[in-house]
Amino acid sequence: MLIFQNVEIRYKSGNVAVSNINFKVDKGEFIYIVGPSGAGKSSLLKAIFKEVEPSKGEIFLLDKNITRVKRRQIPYLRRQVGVVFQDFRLLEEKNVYENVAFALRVIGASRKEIKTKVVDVLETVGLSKKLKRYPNQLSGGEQQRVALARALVNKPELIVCDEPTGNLDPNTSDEIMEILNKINLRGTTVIMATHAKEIVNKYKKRVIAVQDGSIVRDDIEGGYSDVL
Ligand SMILES: Nc1ncnc2c1ncn2[C@@H]1O[C@H](COP(=O)(O)OP(=O)(O)OP(=O)(O)O)[C@@H](O)[C@H]1O
Repeated sequence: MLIFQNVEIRYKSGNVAVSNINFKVDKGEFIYIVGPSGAGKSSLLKAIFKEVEPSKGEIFLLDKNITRVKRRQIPYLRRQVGVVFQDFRLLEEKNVYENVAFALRVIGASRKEIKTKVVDVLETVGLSKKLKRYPNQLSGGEQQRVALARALVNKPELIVCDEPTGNLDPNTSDEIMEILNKINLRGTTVIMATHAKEIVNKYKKRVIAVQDGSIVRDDIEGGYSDVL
């Protein structure tokens, strides 16, 4: 469902974040991208939802070469990929329901469809009782669950998470991992960049390790290697 072929990402500054990146992700996989700060993890993820463009190589998502996608098609592509960040990025002036509904409103869903889908996804992340709360009335873990709900409400094939537990304590991180596992078991592919050694070693998945802009390891059910 996702293929990186000889991908290089060079920023305008001339900085080459990653080069010669090759990997393939099958539908339904759960993959960690690990590596030290500055290794290129975020850059790889950003290329999937086209926040950055590869300077070399090709990326295929769901059989489509997204390196060739026109700018006006990007919003459509982004509907197929849910994205979650370390810092939640919720709309502070909107409540939980509205934060999630917003993702559907912008694509013109009907009020009825929005209600059904938002209620359903908030149930999945365990926030059915907090629909009217504003982000500043929620814990960090709850805010991240809202962000997850927002990323999932369009039922994307793939969810990309950049350090989703980076601002959370271990127990709350476990709750987020349980949700990610649950949605993965339902068929959504998950790619997650993380520094969290405990998580990578506890919930064993495929691990792609990146160092200095290159893939140095790609292990099925790998742990967090001591060299990273
Ligand atoms: N917008 C940018 N312009 C120039 N260089 C950038 C930009 N964004 C990232 N870089 C550089 O690209 C390299 C990879 O950065 P990236 O953010 O992808 O690493 P990372 O592994 O996600 O790091 P971290 O774990 O700290 O988030 C670094 O050298 C970084 O300084």
